[in-house]
Amino acid sequence: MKPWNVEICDVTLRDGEQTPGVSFTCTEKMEIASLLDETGVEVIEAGFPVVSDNEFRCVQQICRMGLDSRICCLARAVPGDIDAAIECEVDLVSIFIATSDLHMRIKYRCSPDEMLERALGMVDYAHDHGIAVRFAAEDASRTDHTFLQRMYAAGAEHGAEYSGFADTLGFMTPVEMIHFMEHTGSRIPNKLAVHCHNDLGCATANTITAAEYGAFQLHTTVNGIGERTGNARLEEVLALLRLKGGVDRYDLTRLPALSKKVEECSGIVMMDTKPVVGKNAFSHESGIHIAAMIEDPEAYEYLRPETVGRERQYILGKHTGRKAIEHVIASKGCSLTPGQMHWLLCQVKKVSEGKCRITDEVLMDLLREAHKQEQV
Ligand SMILES: CC(=O)SCCNC(=O)CCNC(=O)[C@H](O)C(C)(C)COP(=O)(O)OP(=O)(O)OC[C@H]1O[C@@H](n2cnc3c(N)ncnc32)[C@H](O)[C@@H]1OP(=O)(O)O
Ligand SMILES: O=C(O)CCC(=O)C(=O)O
Repeated sequence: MKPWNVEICDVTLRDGEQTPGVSFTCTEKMEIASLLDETGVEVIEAGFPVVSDNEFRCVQQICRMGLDSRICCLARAVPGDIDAAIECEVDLVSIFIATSDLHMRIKYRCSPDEMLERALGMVDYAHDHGIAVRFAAEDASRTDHTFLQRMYAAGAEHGAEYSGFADTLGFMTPVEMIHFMEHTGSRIPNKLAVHCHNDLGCATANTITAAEYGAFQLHTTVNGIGERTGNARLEEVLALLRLKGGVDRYDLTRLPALSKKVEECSGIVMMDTKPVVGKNAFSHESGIHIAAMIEDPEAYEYLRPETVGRERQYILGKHTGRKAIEHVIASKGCSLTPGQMHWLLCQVKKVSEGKCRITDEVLMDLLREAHKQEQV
């Protein structure tokens, strides 16, 4: 299979930082940027320079790190924002305008056509200063397709390398994304970037669907942080690109460290059930599952833990079966008689039904007790 033609633009340091209450220090931003670079992410959106003097300095410092990733920043279609991008020496500036009727009406004191003209002037301005441009439509998923097509065509004529499509309110479904790709996305003259929010839980699915239908630049954030319910998740998008899109150039073993770092720096704690990097992603308790996995882990794992720098764990608890407990006990170098093993299995179920987790410590106590049981 021919690998999908895609690149990642990770926006953790910009949209991710727009998560209410989150603010990264410059050092944290640089550490996260290094890890993204090591993972092989092609574009890092380092920030929005006009937000503050400190933000400006952070973007500038990330530009000076000498990373392989291209560094991008966000800018409104106003000269001051483009000047800041130029001064930071970013490789790519994302010049955005909101394009839906609602946004145009409430935000700008001019007609859509005037706003588009003004924005194209900013594309020229950045382009003339040697900076690559993404010409992005905010609230694009609520925008008239004819206007979008006109905007993207004009942007490309003015030298924009990318056209950006944002599902800003995160309401699309994968079928709606296919519809957009077939009617507009796959027909634009330059590279399409998709930026999906997660308000209805479809951000990753929409992003990967867009990729399958020809979108080139995929926006992600680590752990899916970002405005409100966040953005498409880097870990999931990269795993899907590997497993469904044949894209194997990213170092997925960096993901656990990256995810941990962003969890620490953002204070946004991940769910145990989070795909790829969550605590439970490769943990198994059910007896029937483990009995089969002892024969072949593929029975209950589509993604291999070692592919993403993780390890498989067999957890003992209420749902443990005989084969699972025998396997766990043998892996600890212990042996029990069948009677002792049966006693231990019953105790494991009883203890965990009493809401106590079977930690290593609890298991060792139970094992000592098991040895005292009558030898059968
Ligand atoms: C969908 C997204 O994620 S877009 C990015 C959202 N991110 C942020 O807002 C980052 C944090 N924001 C900030 O720090 C501040 O809002 C700033 C520095 C960007 C701007 O601050 P202020 O100058 O005080 O403006 P304020 O936030 O009150 O209003 C936004 C202004 O930007 C204008 N604006 C918004 N989007 C655009 C755009 N794409 N192009 C041009 N102007 C825009 C609005 O019309 C409004 O202009 P006005 O002040 O002339 O009415
Ligand atoms: O498309 C982009 O590059 C930015 C737009 C954005 O952040 C959004 O609409 O949520």
